[in-house]
Amino acid sequence: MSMRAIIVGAGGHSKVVLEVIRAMGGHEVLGFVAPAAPGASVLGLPVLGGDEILPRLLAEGVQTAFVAMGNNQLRQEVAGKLRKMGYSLPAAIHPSALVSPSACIGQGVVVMARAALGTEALLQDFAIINTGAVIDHDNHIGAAAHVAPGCALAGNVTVGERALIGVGAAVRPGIRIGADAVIGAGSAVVRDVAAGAIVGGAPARPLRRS
Ligand SMILES: CC(=O)SCCNC(=O)CCNC(=O)[C@H](O)C(C)(C)COP(=O)(O)OP(=O)(O)OC[C@H]1O[C@@H](n2cnc3c(N)ncnc32)[C@H](O)[C@@H]1OP(=O)(O)O
Repeated sequence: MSMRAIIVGAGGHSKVVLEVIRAMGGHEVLGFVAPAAPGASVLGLPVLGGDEILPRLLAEGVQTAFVAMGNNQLRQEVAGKLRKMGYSLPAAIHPSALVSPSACIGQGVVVMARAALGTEALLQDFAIINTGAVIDHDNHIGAAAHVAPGCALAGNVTVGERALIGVGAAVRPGIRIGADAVIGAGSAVVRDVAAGAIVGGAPARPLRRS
C-alpha cells in the first residue's frame, strides 16, 4: 500500500523531487504545500495551500512530507518545523543512484538520478546530492548542504551544514569546506574553505561579490 505524502515547496527542485519519489514507488503524492495562487499546479498535481494547511493534513492522516526547497537555510528551518509537528520525513533516493551499502543517509536527504555515494559516505539530514554528483568514500556531507549536479568530491571530503557546492565543481581528497560556504560553478577546490566563504575558479579563490 502506498503512503500518502506531500511535498513542501513548489519550485524547480520540488518537481525533480516528485519524479524521484515516483521513480522510488511506495508513496502517493497528494500535492505541494507552498504559498501560491488558487488553482496552481506543478507537474499536474495541485498546490494544496500554504503552511496553514499542514496541521489539518496531519490530522487527516497524511504523515509523510518531503521538504523540497532549493534554499539550504530555508529547507533546514522548514524541515525542523515539520519534524516538531510530527511529520515523518523520509529520504528520497532515485533508483538509478549508486549507493554503497555502507553509506549512511539521514532524514529527508534527496539523492537524484545517477548520483554515486561511496563507501562509508555520511549524508546528514536534508542534504541534497544532485543529478550525477559523485560523493566518494568517507565523505561527510553536513545537514542541508547541497552538492549540485555533476560535482566530484574525492575521498574524505567534509562539507559543512548548508554549504552549496556549485554545479560541476571538483574537490580534492581530504578537503574541509565550512558551514554556509559557497563553491562557484566549475571550481577546483584544492585548499580548505572557511565557513561562509564564497570561492570560485580553478584553483578556487575567494570571489569579490558584485
Ligand atoms: C539543478 C540546479 O540548478 S542546482 C543549482 C546549483 N547552483 C549553482 O551551481 C550556483 C553556483 N553559483 C555560482 O557559481 C555563482 O556564480 C557564485 C555564487 C559563485 C557567485 O555569484 P555572485 O555573487 O552573483 O557573483 P557574480 O556573478 O556577480 O560574479 C562576481 C565575480 O565572480 C566571478 N565568478 C562568479 N562565479 C564564478 C565561478 N563559478 N568561478 C569563477 N569565478 C566566478 C565573476 O566572473 C565575477 O568576477 P568579476 O567581478 O571579475 O567580473
